[in-house]
Amino acid sequence: MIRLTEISKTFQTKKGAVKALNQVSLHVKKGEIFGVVGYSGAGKSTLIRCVNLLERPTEGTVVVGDEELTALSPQRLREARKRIGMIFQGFHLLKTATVRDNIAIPLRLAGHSKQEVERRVDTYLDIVGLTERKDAYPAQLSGGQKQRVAIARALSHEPEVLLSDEATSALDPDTTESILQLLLKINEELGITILLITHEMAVIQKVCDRMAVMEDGEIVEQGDVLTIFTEAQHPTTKKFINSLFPQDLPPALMAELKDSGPIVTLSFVGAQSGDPALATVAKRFDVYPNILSGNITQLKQQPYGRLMVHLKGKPEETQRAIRFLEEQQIRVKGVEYHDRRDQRIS
Ligand SMILES: Nc1ncnc2c1ncn2[C@@H]1O[C@H](COP(=O)(O)OP(=O)(O)OP(=O)(O)O)[C@@H](O)[C@H]1O
Repeated sequence: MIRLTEISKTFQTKKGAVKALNQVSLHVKKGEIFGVVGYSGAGKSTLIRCVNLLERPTEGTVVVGDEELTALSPQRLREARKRIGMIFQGFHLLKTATVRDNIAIPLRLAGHSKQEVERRVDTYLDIVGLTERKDAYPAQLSGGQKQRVAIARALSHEPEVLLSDEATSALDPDTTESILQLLLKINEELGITILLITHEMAVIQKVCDRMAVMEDGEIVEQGDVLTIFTEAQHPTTKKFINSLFPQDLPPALMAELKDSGPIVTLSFVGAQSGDPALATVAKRFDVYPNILSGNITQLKQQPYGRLMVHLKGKPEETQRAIRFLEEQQIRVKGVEYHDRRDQRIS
């Protein structure tokens, strides 16, 4: 649905050239929610703005649907952009217009008839749950409600693709959750393909099918969310995932525990749970498992859990216990630690 091929973007500034994107290739399939995560300055905004050519890449091609946007005339590009909606962190609403007019004015400017404008305003305000606030002005709305108006406005042009540029970054956790649920509903019920960028791994975890990690203008890793969660390769990806599973144990305690057996992380997916398997380990082997930290989190498709466990016992017994856990389809990894700051899972 969206295919970026080897796009680069260089900004010329007074201080010289800034390469914001370097040979980035990305394919977002029809009907999926694809998330791009990265720290500030990684190039995420530039990347998403290249999809509808708000920024024109210096090199490379952008295809949306079956059209190569980078090859279109200005007139055809204007037409093609109607099929790409966009929402922003800052909402971008007209302050002096009501909720209704924020949606209706762009529709009128696009040449739709009065009845069609009415129909679309009603339909999309209903979808975002704001029918009751039709006559309110943006200043009378909460942040979450403003974002809902912006979403209704984007949807009212009946796009095939929705681009979300940090749409939940200015919102509190509960409001973020409700906007993410709305994005899921839009994706499922209207079949709209969504590409979102965020600096929060929790956003990716909750709604995305596939994801990419950006750093210094490049994609350093991409794949389906579950595979990235279980098999992250790049250090930056690991950092993002570890942010969801804090494991800040004092190094002195880690060192002490290691003397009496390995510290491992157990990852499990779906209905599996680490707990019954650990109870079996305690019964079947001469090993005492002690859960040091843990968290189960809901990915879009299924739950995913990670426990950090100390397996107290003799090496032969702990090795047998680890083999048993692996036979239960639980991924077992040793924990590497150096000092408090870069204590990381290997
Ligand atoms: N219009 C511009 N002119 C010059 N440099 C720019 C411009 N836009 C972005 N950059 C630079 O390109 C790099 C990538 O910026 P970009 O905003 O795409 O990153 P980001 O990952 O979205 O970060 P943030 O979340 O902080 O916006 C940065 O070094 C930034 O300073």
